[in-house]
Amino acid sequence: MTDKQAKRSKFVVVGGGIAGVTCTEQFPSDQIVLLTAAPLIKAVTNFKQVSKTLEDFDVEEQPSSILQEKYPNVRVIQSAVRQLQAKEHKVQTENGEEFNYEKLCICTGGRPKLFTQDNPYVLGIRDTDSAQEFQKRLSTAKRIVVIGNGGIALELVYEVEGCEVIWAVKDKAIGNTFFDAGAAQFLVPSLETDKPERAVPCKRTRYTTDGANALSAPSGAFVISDRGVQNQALGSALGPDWHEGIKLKGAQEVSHRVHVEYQCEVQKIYTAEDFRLSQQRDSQPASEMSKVGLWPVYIQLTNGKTYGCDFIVSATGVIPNTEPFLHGNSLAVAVDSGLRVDDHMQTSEPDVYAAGDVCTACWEPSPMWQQMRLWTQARQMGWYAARCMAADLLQEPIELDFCFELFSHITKFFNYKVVLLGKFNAQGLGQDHELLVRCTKGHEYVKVVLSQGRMVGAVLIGDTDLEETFENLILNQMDLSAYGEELLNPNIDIEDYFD
Ligand SMILES: Cc1cc2nc3c(=O)[nH]c(=O)nc-3n(C[C@H](O)[C@H](O)[C@H](O)COP(=O)(O)OP(=O)(O)OC[C@H]3O[C@@H](n4cnc5c(N)ncnc54)[C@H](O)[C@@H]3O)c2cc1C
Ligand SMILES: NC(=O)C1=CN([C@@H]2O[C@H](COP(=O)(O)OP(=O)(O)OC[C@H]3O[C@@H](n4cnc5c(N)ncnc54)[C@H](OP(=O)(O)O)[C@@H]3O)[C@@H](O)[C@H]2O)C=CC1
Repeated sequence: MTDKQAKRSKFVVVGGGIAGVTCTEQFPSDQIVLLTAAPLIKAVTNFKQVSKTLEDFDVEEQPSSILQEKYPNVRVIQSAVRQLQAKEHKVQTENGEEFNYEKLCICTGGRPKLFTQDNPYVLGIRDTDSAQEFQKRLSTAKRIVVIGNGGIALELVYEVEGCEVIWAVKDKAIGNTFFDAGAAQFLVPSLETDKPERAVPCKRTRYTTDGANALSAPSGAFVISDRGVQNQALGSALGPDWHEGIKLKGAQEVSHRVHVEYQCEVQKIYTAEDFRLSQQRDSQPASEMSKVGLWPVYIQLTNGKTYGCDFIVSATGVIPNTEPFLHGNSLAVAVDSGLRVDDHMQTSEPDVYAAGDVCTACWEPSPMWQQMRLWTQARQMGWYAARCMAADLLQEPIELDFCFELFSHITKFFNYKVVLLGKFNAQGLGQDHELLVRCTKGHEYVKVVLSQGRMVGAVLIGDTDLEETFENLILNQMDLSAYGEELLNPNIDIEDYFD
């Protein structure tokens, strides 16, 4: 293809997830092209600024036509980017089109970082298709094994019903990416009781990629099939209520049946036949959990235990989708494989920006902020990247946005509202901190992290109503030494106290 045929656009954004769509929406008066591999895009709806930094919103999967109707200056091309030629300011797509840009933003998200590749019994969950495959396999399953101790594992073990779940975690407590052992202890009983009936079913419109919109299988993604994890069209990551629209029910008549194996990892995975042979060779009697012939796959853990199961979920994190962009360019990559970005969301290539799960924030962060690959940060980064692209084009100064001052995240685990603020797990503080905890079983768990008498982080589980006050205390760095444990005294209305 010659340069003549290349289309010109001031701004080009790659990726139709939250980061890419939010970035695109910020240019209401410029021609902008959004290139995306998946037929559906992800848009933020019902955005609410809950407090200075806490935000709450819904995420809707939509056909790209909705975005184009709302923003007539936006052109969405459904085709994966195949190559970036940063020096020439040009991207090529799988369908053979070329686009010249003045400023480019890469928002290609991530994919599951599976603990093993190419095993048809090991699934990752990322997008709608992989979630549907999981649901299909679960519907006939009697036992599954979940590996990993972060967000997806926490959601799955609680949501799955009608199927025994063996949950293998590396740590001494559950949920290590979000909680400490105290919070884990507060949450564990929820796994041992039946789930409450869901009060309000999810009413959000859901679109499918069946029929006319069928995936055109460009590059780069995980979809699970009988032949294992396949490289296929990559959809955007799922979000907060992804499990509400689908029935996560196995083949048995039980609510929860979760067994946690602590402090262990995966030693080996056997097919049914390999396992039978290994048992014969070692002439070992199989335990009740690993009866030969009962299961299609067997997993041996580093604690010596072996479980037979229908399939295994690898909920072991995310790896950024940098693939088509690195070749032939000088894009610096961080240790976690994300594209390194500075405080203007700019990569090491001029005029190339990145936002969301694909990037790694490499500026000197505020003492209360850290990157986590979350929906909120994808939105904030996409929004801020757009502002930086526009300001840089006009050579106008721009300051790092306030949202990067304080880490804040609202979510739900085990049907409890969860708010995380600042250095909620005393990240990077070493011994230089003290913790205050208030816990009422089944009701709330409140943990405050103090450093030199000042609040630097908090974990709030349940309807504590403390988020705004604590956010202010973290932001204003007031010396709280004089208050001691009174800070969490339930008989004091702390809101009035600090007004
Ligand atoms: C199961 C699950 C539950 C989650 N729950 C929560 C939650 O409760 N709260 C929360 O804050 N976060 C949650 N997350 C994390 C959150 O979904 C992600 O952090 C966020 O969606 C990342 O957005 P993104 O736009 O950076 O990437 P993505 O959503 O992954 O979007 C990437 C986009 O890039 C496109 N793309 C990829 N490669 C190419 C290419 N070569 N060319 C063109 N387009 C390409 C894809 O099609 C896609 O549209 C969850 C994630 C998962 C998997
Ligand atoms: N409600 C929410 O906010 C939710 C957010 N998410 C987000 O979606 C993304 C994907 O979720 P998820 O996959 O759970 O990723 P997370 O990063 O949340 O957690 C990954 C977990 O897997 C562990 N792990 C990594 N490698 C191995 C291995 N080889 N063997 C055993 N354990 C391993 C990690 O331990 P270690 O940390 O020690 O490496 C960590 O406990 C994340 O960005 C997450 O934040 C997902 C669901 C819900």
